[in-house]
Amino acid sequence: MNALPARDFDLPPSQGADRTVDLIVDRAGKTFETARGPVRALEPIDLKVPRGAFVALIGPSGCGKSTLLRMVAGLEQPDDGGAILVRGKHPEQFRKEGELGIAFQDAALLPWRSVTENIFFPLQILGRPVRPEAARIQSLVELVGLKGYEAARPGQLSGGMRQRVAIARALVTDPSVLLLDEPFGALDQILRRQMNVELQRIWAARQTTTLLVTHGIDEAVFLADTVVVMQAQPGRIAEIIDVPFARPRLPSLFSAPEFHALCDRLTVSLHSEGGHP
Ligand SMILES: Nc1ncnc2c1ncn2[C@@H]1O[C@H](COP(=O)(O)OP(=O)(O)OP(=O)(O)O)[C@@H](O)[C@H]1O
Repeated sequence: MNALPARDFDLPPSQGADRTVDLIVDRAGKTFETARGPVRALEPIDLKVPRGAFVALIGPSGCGKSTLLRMVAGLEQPDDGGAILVRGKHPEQFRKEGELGIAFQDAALLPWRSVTENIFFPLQILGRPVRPEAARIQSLVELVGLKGYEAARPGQLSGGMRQRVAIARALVTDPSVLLLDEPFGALDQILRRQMNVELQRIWAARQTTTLLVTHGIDEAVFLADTVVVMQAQPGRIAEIIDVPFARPRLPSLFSAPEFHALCDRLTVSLHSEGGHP
């Protein structure tokens, strides 16, 4: 993956169909019109994400991480002159075809539905039959470690369990691209690390191209192949750092000196222009 200066990044028309690149962000910036005038959320940025990659976006509050994710999901449009292609398709089309899995910070489960019913909800939204998918839905329940809780309501689950339901729900349409916006932000450190290990397992089992927004430097380094460091005012990409650690990454990595060295390196990058993760 690489970030190129906008001027050097001329996208040939055929590139969207390149099977090795899942996501192309081409000079995509975002300005919001507000009552108090325009808010420049994101400078035009370029980004390419290869198929199956795990990419973490990290940066201070307000640097445009969620805006970028929402543009990739087709929930916001880039400003004129910018474009985003997911597997060669417009993001909105891609999402409507069920190819995009999305899990955001507040798991936003439907409280009156059971775990299983929450997980298969996106299939119903897409108008797809649920019954033929029963075995696959059950395997998702097991993948996220919730066997035995199929009938439980969200109110009966811990925060970590609710997040796991949200991740299973994001995977139920068998998406080729997964967008996670601070999915573990509300969890304590111990649970968060458990969820990091679990997410790596889920990602490894499915090789779903994943974009994770996080404030956790250690979370980014543990999970990602590549960390995109962003800066605010205006929101932009400051640096792209590859993570060299072999997979599967074990929990012991969290205490390895080379892990801490890379976290320190990221901290310097984050703070180099006054940002706070
Ligand atoms: N719908 C909107 N209308 C107006 N301004 C917006 C809107 N959405 C985001 N912004 C502004 O755009 C900027 C980037 O916001 P964004 O939520 O993408 O940042 P972020 O990096 O995800 O922040 P955080 O880490 O706090 O979640 C902020 O200045 C924010 O106030």
